[in-house]
Amino acid sequence: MMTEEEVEEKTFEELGLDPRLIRALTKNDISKPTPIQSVAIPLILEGKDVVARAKTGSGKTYAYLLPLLQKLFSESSSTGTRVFILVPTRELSQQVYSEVLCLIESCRVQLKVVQLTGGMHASDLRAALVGGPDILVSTPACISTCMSTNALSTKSIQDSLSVLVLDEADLLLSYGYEDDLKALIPHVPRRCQCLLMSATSSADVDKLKTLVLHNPVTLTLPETGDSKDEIIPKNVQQFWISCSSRDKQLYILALLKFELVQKKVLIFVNAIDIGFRLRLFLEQFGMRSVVLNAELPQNSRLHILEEFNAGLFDYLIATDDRQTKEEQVNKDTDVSSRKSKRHRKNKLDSEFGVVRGIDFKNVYTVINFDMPQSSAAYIHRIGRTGRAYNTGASVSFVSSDEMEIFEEIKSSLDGDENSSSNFIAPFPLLSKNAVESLRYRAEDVAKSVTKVAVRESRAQDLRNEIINSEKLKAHFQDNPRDLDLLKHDKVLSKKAPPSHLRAVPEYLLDPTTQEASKILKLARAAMGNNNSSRRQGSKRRLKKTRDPLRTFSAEAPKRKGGQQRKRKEKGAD
Ligand SMILES: Nc1ncnc2c1ncn2[C@@H]1O[C@H](COP(=O)(O)OP(=O)(O)OP(=O)(O)O)[C@@H](O)[C@H]1O
Repeated sequence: MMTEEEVEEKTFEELGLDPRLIRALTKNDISKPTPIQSVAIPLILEGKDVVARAKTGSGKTYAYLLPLLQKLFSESSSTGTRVFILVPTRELSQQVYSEVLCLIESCRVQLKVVQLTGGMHASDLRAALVGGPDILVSTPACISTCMSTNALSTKSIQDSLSVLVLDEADLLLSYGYEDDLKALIPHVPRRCQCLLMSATSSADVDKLKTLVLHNPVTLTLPETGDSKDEIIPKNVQQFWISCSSRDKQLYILALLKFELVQKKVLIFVNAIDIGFRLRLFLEQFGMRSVVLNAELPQNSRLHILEEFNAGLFDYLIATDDRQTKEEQVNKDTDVSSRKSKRHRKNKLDSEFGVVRGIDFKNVYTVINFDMPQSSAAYIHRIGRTGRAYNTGASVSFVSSDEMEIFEEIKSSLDGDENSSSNFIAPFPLLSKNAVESLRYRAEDVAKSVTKVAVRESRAQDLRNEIINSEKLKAHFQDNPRDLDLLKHDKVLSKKAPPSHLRAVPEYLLDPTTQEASKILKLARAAMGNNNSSRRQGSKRRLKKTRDPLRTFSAEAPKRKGGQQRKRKEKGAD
C-alpha cells in the first residue's frame, strides 16, 4: 500500500511501454502516467495478477489496457480470444470498447476487438465471435449466454484465454453476475493473468479476489482502509446545503439560475419520476435538461451520453444503479397489480449504469438532488467530476430525512476542515434572501407540475427516445435533417414555457448573491473557464487560492476580519 505522493514519477518510456502506444497517448494529449498507471503497468507487463484499487477518475482503464495490448502486440496471433474484459454495465462496456478500438487504430496493429451486449440476438452473438476476436468486452451475463449456446466453446476459452480483466469489480456481484462468473471461472486456465480493478473496497471485491485470482499483488492508491487518507480526488470540492425535501427544487433553481455552480452539471436523483418532475420544473424557467434512465432504449442512452460529453446540453439528470435495481425488482415481483403490468411494458435495463466508471467529459458540478444510500455510492457519484487532472465541485442537498445517511457518509470520509479533500463544507454562496426571492415563482411552477404531467412526460420522452433509437440505427449522420428529431432535450411540457420565467427580474435579485454570481463569472472568465461545456478536452487546473467558491460567503457580510478573513486565509493556504 502506498500514497500517491510516494509513487515515483516515471515516464511511459521508463515504464517500458511500446512506442506505438506512447504515440497513441500523445495524440490524446496524455503525456505522463497517473500514479496507478505507474505502479500497475510494470507489474502487469511482468505477468502478475493484480488487484488495483484507486480513486475514481485516476486512470484505471489505461492502467490495464496499455500493458495488455502491449502483451498482445508481442504474442503471435491465435484463433481464439485471448482477452476478456468484463464490466458491469452496457454503458461502461461501450466506453471501454471505444477506448480499445481507438488505441488499436492509432497503433495500426492487426487486432480485433468485439463488444457483446445483452440486447444482441443469439445469431448476432455467434456472428460477432466468428474467427475468434482477440479481445472481448462484455458483461459476464453475455459471456455466459455465449457459453451456454456454444457460441463460445469452453475448450477455446481453456486454450486461448491469457488475460481476464474484471473492471469495476465492486459492482460485478451486486449487479447479479455471480452465477455468470461462476460458470466462467472453472474454464479460465491456470496460466491466465487476472486483473481486478475497483474504486471502492467491499466484501464483494474480496470474494472475487479469492474466486478468480492467484496470489495477486494488491495495489491500493492511496492507502485507505480505516485511515484518514483521502478517498475523494483532491481536485473535487464538496459542499452541502440543508433544505427540506419540498424546497429542493427551489434551491436547485437558485443555484442554476444565479449561476452559482459551473456547467456542465450532472444531477443525481433517486427515482425516474423525480427526474422528470425536475426536468419539467426547470424547463419552465428556460433551462433544458435530459433525464438519463434505465427505461430508455440502449441506443438513446449511449447517444445522450455522447451528446452530453460533446457539450450539446448542460444539465443531465440521472438516476443511479440502486434505484434502478429496486424498480426492477419491484416490477419483477409485483406481477399481480394492474399498474405493474402496465409499467412492465417499459422494462428497465438491468445492465444500465452511469454512476460507476463512466468517464464524463467536462462535468464541473455534480449535484446530489437526492442523497445516495451509501458512502460507496456517494464516492462514485462525486467521482464523475474531477477526472484525471480536472477540477470539479459537488453540492449535496440534505433534507432532515437524509441527515442520518449524510452523517454516515461524512464520517466514512473522515475529513475535517484542514484535510479539505475529504471535507464536505456548507455551500457558501447562496443566501437565504436569494432563495426566498425565488420562492413564490418556484412554488407556483412546482404546483403546475402534477403527477399526471410527470407520468405523461415520462411516457412522451420514452416514445421520443424509441423514435430516436430507431433513427440512430439508421445512421443519422447520413441524414442531417433527422438530427432535429434526435434532440433529447426537447420541451416536454404541453404548453410552451412562459418567457417571463426565463430571466429573474432585477427587483427579485438579492444583492449579495448577485455579487457572488458576478465574481464567479469574472473569475471563471479570467481562468478561461466560463463555458466549459462547449470546450473540448480542456484541462482545468484551478488553483485553490483563486477559486471564488473558497473565498466568498453569501451569508457573512463583507467586512474585514472575523470569520470572513479566516475563510480567506484558509483558502489561501
Ligand atoms: N495518464 C493520464 N493523463 C491524463 N489523463 C488521463 C491519463 N490516464 C487516463 N486519463 C484520462 O482520465 C480520465 C479518467 O480515466 P478512467 O476512466 O480510466 O478512470 P477510472 O480510474 O477508471 O475511474 P472510475 O473509477 O470512475 O471508473 C479519462 O478521461 C482518461 O482518458
